[in-house]
Amino acid sequence: MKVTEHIKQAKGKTLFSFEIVPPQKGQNIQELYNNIDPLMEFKPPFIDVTTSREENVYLPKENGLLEKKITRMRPGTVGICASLKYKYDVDAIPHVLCGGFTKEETEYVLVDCHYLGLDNVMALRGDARKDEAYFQAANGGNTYAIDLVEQINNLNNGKYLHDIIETPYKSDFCVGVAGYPEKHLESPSLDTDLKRLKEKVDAGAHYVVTQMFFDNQKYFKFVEKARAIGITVPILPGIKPIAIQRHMQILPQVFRLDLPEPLIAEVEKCKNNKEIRQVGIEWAIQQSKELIAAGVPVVHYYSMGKSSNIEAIAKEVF
Ligand SMILES: NC(=O)C1=CN([C@@H]2O[C@H](COP(=O)(O)OP(=O)(O)OC[C@H]3O[C@@H](n4cnc5c(N)ncnc54)[C@H](O)[C@@H]3O)[C@@H](O)[C@H]2O)C=CC1
Ligand SMILES: Nc1nc(=O)c2c([nH]1)NC[C@@H]1CN(c3ccc(C(=O)N[C@@H](CCC(=O)O)C(=O)O)cc3)CN21
Repeated sequence: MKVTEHIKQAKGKTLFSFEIVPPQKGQNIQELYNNIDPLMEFKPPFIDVTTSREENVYLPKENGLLEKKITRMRPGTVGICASLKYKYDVDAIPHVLCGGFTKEETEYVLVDCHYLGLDNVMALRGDARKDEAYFQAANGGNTYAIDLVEQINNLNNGKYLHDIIETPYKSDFCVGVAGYPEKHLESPSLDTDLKRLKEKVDAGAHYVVTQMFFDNQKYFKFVEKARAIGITVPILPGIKPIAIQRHMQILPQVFRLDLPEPLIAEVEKCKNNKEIRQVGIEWAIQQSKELIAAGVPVVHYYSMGKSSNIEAIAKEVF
């Protein structure tokens, strides 16, 4: 079922959802299920599965030097979605990226999703590759998320690439896009970024999931501004609990967001990562409670690995 239908059916009750990262290739998929199992008790109507970009690996050569190769270390997004759908009877949402894919390859991914009966896709540009200073589209690939939204919309209208095929057997994907309460790092201003978001919605996106934020006021103001410029689709808040000391530096650095002073003060009192993980849980519980009281349609958790903290949060708020 579509995310928008889940929201309608919930009749104002806030839903619980989360996203997971495919394991590194060669790892056991069971570990992923072990992390998902405890979260199913909170009845997520949908689970997102991220798509990771390709990265450099260095292979030893016979002469002792290293050879650089580029490979995708976490493939399997669509396969995992199919597996989750049939294993848990949940809607699984693949993240479809511009970066690293030609439009042809993207079309094949979308055709797979259509055949598998996946009703939703999240349309994202993707980050720059780790070895690149800025984002570059693949040769023959989509440049911005809006191009991808348009490609998906074309399939929804029965139009495939090159206009070779027009068919009455249309897909009907519900499309999610990303929004940034503290603006995207490459955007010159929040207002400009909001204009870009409006364009994505006008191009056919059905809902928005936000970048993580740690101060709810940022989200509330963002939604207000979005509504003021005519964005009417649901805007789902994304929450990531702080779990380790390194997050205090890496999250502002990677995602260009601010951490609130009281959160910093709480973390500074901690003696180890175990205590920091607990502070992260408590902060996320407070954030979630306030968001639910404000009537948000869904709280979406970024569970990028071990899920015990998401479980602890969900126990308190769902
Ligand atoms: N839910 C999720 O998984 C989320 C993922 N992300 C990640 O954030 C990254 C960025 O992706 P998106 O937001 O989908 O990209 P996007 O294509 O919507 O925007 C990327 C940047 O380009 C700018 N931009 C957009 N259209 C433009 C145009 N026509 N001319 C000039 N500038 C333009 C935007 O303002 C923004 O700074 C991705 O890596 C995505 O994976 C971010 C938030 C949430
Ligand atoms: N720009 C961007 N790219 C993404 O891929 C992305 C977003 N934003 N926002 C929404 C979700 C959330 N994502 C993530 C990805 C990684 C961590 C994270 O904490 N990763 C490491 C630390 C970072 C590192 O070592 O590079 C961790 O400790 O789990 C959190 C959320 C992925 N998604």
